[in-house]
Amino acid sequence: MDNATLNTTAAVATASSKPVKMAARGVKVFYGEKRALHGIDVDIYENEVLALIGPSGCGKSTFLRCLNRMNDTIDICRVEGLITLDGQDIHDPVLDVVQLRARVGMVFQKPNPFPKSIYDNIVYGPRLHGLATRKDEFDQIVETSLRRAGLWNEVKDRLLEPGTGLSGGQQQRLCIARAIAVSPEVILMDEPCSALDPIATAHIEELIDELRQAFTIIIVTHNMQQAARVSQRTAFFYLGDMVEVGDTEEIFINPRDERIQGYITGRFG
Ligand SMILES: Nc1ncnc2c1ncn2[C@@H]1O[C@H](COP(=O)(O)OP(=O)(O)OP(=O)(O)O)[C@@H](O)[C@H]1O
Repeated sequence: MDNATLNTTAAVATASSKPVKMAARGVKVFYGEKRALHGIDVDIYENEVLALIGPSGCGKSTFLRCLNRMNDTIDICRVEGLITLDGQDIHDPVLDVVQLRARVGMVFQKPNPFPKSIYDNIVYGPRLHGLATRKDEFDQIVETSLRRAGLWNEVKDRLLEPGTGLSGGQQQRLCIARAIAVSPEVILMDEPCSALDPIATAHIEELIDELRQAFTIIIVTHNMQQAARVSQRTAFFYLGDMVEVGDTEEIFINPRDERIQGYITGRFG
């Protein structure tokens, strides 16, 4: 990262009254020859829920994966531009990518608990990162994480049973608890409710609102009502560009770009 870019980011960060947790400047992503993102600029504030919306294939998940370098795992994928976490370039070679992914956790579309007990699902990350050593410390992490994910009361008597034996909604809350267990600062959610029924979805949405007190959350969703319910700001993606980002109410009620109106009202996408 050159100093000029850093200064630009710092200037943007101080221009806003809200602390910037993550920032993207000129982020382009290529899959082989094909460009999927054309240069994304955005600030993501601390303790906000930012919703990423837009038609299928416009680059929402690709951008989300940039934020904890999950695109590194895709051979043909190349990322250009600057992404910072607390002002630090996440591509800086001194930054350990495993640490980055602990700080910027992820919850996927399909609940994907490990084929292990509920307890072991939660302690996996803390063990990997050396966050605890004694059994009572691990027990505490398990209880705290499950409580914060709103799952403790449902599973406290069956912690040694397989996580895969839970309902879909419970499994997704287990995955959220697993993400929380390593004390992340940012949580990325890629359509976390798309495999869930309306009741389980409502549960996760309430949870997202509570989690915002402690974490910064970026959520990809196809569900417009969900974006309106859970987020404070919304970014609209279209064909690899972030066309508009702003307060969710503003984006939904009075968007500047007419394509947003068309998308929200279901005329396309
Ligand atoms: N692993 C990959 N290899 C090649 N191309 C990819 C890969 N992943 C995504 N793409 C392409 O990048 C573009 C953006 O895809 P992305 O999944 O980010 O969009 P999206 O907005 O999240 O879509 P959806 O809402 O359908 O999930 C698409 O053209 C897609 O085909």
